[in-house]
Amino acid sequence: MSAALSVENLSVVYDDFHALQDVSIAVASGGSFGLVGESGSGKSTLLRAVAGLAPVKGGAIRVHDQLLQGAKRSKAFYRNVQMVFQDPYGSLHPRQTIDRLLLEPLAIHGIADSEKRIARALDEVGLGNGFRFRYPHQLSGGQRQRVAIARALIVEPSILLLDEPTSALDASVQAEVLNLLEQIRRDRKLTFVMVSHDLGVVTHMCERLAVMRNGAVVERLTSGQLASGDVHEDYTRNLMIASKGFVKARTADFSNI
Ligand SMILES: Nc1ncnc2c1ncn2[C@@H]1O[C@H](COP(=O)(O)OP(=O)(O)OP(=O)(O)O)[C@@H](O)[C@H]1O
Repeated sequence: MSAALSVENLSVVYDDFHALQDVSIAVASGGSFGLVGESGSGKSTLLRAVAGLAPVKGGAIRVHDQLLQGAKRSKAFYRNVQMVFQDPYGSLHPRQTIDRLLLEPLAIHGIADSEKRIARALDEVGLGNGFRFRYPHQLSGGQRQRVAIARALIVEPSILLLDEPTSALDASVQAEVLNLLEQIRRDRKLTFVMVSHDLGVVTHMCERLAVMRNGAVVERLTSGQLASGDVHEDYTRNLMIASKGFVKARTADFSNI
């Protein structure tokens, strides 16, 4: 399978601080890739660099074999690569109805058929048309994150960058949203790159993962290796011990996470 996303020897520097140094990852088309590591290890920076939101100092990023230079991104790129953030409050304008919030990306990309697309997007994330004229504050946290997902999907991307998409949600709501994301990935044959501090979530959602520390990748694993404890780095073992969700996932049926 060809790579949907490949990052080669990427470096990101904020002022004098090296947030990423020589990071390389490859994500197969239709694959799901997880980024784990302690706080500050550079997980979000890597997603943001792919999205053109971080100061890239060196290395290469390719999306479907197309080389992205610096922070310049075409409109087609933004349609193809969408990001979902941890906090839907921050990404959904509080004074806009759900209808407006879903219309905006369609308008930006000049996509017609908005009525049909908005109805389909709301349906796909498990929210009916009744939500169209509500405001974000009239929704629960899980419903808001469903809107953020609908907003990303409505322009029909091929890659979703997910930055802790469920960590602000209660455990039961988190499970619903993760299952929804997984179903959408399969139905739409999407490629996922997901950041999570919860190794249980990553094991459940991702086939492969990179373990990050101090802006570098220190270990690459399949989720099977992680689940069976087949890891080489003490650092990774410590992350396993620190991640409550992971302990839960290893002792529970993954379909119930
Ligand atoms: N805009 C910025 N300006 C300066 N430094 C930054 C900026 N964004 C991130 N950093 C620094 O880069 C490092 C990596 O941050 P990043 O957010 O990528 O870590 P993370 O692994 O996603 O952490 P967390 O799990 O806490 O979100 C941190 O030391 C952070 O302070």
